[in-house]
Amino acid sequence: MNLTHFNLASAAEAQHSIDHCVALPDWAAGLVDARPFSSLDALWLKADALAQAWDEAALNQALSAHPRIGERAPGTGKEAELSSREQGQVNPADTALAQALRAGNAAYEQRFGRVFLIRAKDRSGEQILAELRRRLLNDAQQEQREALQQLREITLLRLKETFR
Ligand SMILES: NC(=O)NC1=NC(=O)NC1=O
Repeated sequence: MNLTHFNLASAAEAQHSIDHCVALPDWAAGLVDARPFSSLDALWLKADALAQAWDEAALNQALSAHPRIGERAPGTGKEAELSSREQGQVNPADTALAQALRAGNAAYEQRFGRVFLIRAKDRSGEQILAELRRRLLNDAQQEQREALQQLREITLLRLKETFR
């Protein structure tokens, strides 16, 4: 996808071209409605501005499309493929790491009532585990802020990849 095509496409085609970035159709619709964009930077800015409005309900809805860290995404869709690629540095053969992530994910879900979300791209399994353990100490409000920031990062990375 390039910017000219995105600007000129039908609303349906434009929305479909970015719906794998996050499972929040309103976000994609907001971007489609804001066309035409004069530059990619303008597109990134609008995408981030729309994402700043996300609240706990948006976070919980978006999590439906993000498998747990260390788990392979179910299904074969675009999101599943992206999730697997993003988690590429989490070595599934490292059983101690996998076990620690499983335990950490369970503790996180027990404490915060939702799946632990982190921008996994460019992070090693050990870095992810360290972040998981650090964030387990957050209070609910701080953790919601951090989880939303990670969702924004994942979404913007996927959007930028779409236009690469
Ligand atoms: N639970 C997660 O953090 N999942 C994910 N992080 C990513 O960067 N991609 C995912 O699917």
